[in-house]
Amino acid sequence: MPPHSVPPVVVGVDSSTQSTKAVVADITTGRIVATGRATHHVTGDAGARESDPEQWWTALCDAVAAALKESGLPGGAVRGIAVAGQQHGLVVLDRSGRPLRPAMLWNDTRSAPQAAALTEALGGPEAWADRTGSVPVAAVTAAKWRWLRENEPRTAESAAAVRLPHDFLTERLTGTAATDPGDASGTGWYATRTATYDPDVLRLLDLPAGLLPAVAPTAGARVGTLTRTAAEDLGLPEGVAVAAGTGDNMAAAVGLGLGASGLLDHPVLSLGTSGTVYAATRTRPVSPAVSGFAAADGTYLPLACTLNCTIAVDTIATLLGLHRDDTAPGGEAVLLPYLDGERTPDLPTASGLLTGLRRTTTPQQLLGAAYEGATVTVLRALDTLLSICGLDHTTAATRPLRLIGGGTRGRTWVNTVHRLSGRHLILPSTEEPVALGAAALAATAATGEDPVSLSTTWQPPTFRELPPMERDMETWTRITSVLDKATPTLLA
Ligand SMILES: Nc1ncnc2c1ncn2[C@@H]1O[C@H](COP(=O)(O)OP(=O)(O)O)[C@@H](O)[C@H]1O
Ligand SMILES: O=C(CO)[C@@H](O)[C@H](O)COP(=O)(O)O
Repeated sequence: MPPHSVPPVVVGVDSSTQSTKAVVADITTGRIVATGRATHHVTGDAGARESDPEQWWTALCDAVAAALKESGLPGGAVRGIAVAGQQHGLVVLDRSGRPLRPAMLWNDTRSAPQAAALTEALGGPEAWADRTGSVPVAAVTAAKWRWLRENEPRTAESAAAVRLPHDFLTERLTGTAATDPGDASGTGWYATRTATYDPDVLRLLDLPAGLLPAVAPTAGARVGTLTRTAAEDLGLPEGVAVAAGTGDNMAAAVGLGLGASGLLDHPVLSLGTSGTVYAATRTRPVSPAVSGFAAADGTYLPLACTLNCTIAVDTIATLLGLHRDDTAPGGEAVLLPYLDGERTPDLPTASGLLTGLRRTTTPQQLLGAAYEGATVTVLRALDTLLSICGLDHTTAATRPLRLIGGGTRGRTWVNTVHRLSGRHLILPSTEEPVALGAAALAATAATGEDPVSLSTTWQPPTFRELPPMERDMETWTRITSVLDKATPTLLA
């Protein structure tokens, strides 16, 4: 193909907990031309969850190479690249940019005592929410840094750089240390009130600001171009524009066009390793009950996240020897699948809880009860989030809920969310909203266009819609009342 007829494309990367996905998208229409995928590993037990950042880099290179190969396009067609990554992970590097230890991930709960101590040290939950937008929980990077300082002081002392997962990968691409406000707002040391690193928090953490990357003004800002080494590793030309990138949830919001005025306050539920609910707002969220994150584009992304979603339910299916869709509604059985502790509600040392068993209870009902327990947990967080955003239930109920993430491939997930929310559900046609959002950020870095307007014009058609239905309040009440009664035990 002669060079002038090669359509310009961008590459968007989603480096999330279990795998890396890359899309090659047409820079003008946002049409996904090809996708590539590579897995990476999470290790650890007893609250530990770690991954090797070098594996993320290898997976990124493999996923991009696979997507390019599928596209049939030469590397020279690529104009920009951006990475969206799992939030909160703590990456500590030596002077040459090599990881000093595996990254501690967002779902590593060993840092729960450090989170509680930090919350107290700076005036309690309200003070933290007012300052940084969020209250430290085990997930937050600040708690992980403090854990490292207390448990592996020599590693913390020798750290030459501290990064989030997506910053680490962006730096591998460009050689430049940069992050964005969205992912930075999940660290605990970035204040949404001032849109800067918070010097008081850094002092409290004994974390020198010089170890941190510069914060780009937006996730679509061009922070550099591909270095020669990165270009060789990826099979792309040197000089391709690289955007700051962002956290995976912020990128999905871009991919779904959420910052556009017509979609402000429209909620999203993501069914992945984590269950997340969020909505794009123009008002800075200040409530201890949600994570008041910054979005990719200067708006905000109040969010709540559960630790036990698709993997927890798949684990119960495996225990029962059932296929994940061989289920029935739980009946009297209630199963709270808090296998890895829980983040929302904040029960970091909780374990799974099963009650309401009868002689007649079937394995299919038990699996159905696990779906219901995970779904009610995340939907309850959604109700809280919407009321904090000033959307009473009546107004909120009229807004459709966008459902994304790997779980949407399973009919039981979709049916359970529909039955227990009663909401009008929209399943976007793109299977990769995070990578598509990253591609819009890449296009911004390459062209200077606004990523949200861009992704709004790129919008893929709706894949499937389910109309509102009567909410299954009987199941809802049974599960929430078990959760409320069990909370003191689950806290212990
Ligand atoms: N056909 C399916 N039915 C139900 N769940 C599925 C299906 N395919 C994948 N999943 C779920 O999707 C999850 C991965 O979702 P994904 O959003 O990619 O996760 P993450 O972003 O956390 O890496 C897996 O844990 C798996 O349980
Ligand atoms: O911690 C959060 C949000 O605050 C998680 O949503 C992570 O960002 C991981 O996402 P997935 O890998 O589950 O998509």
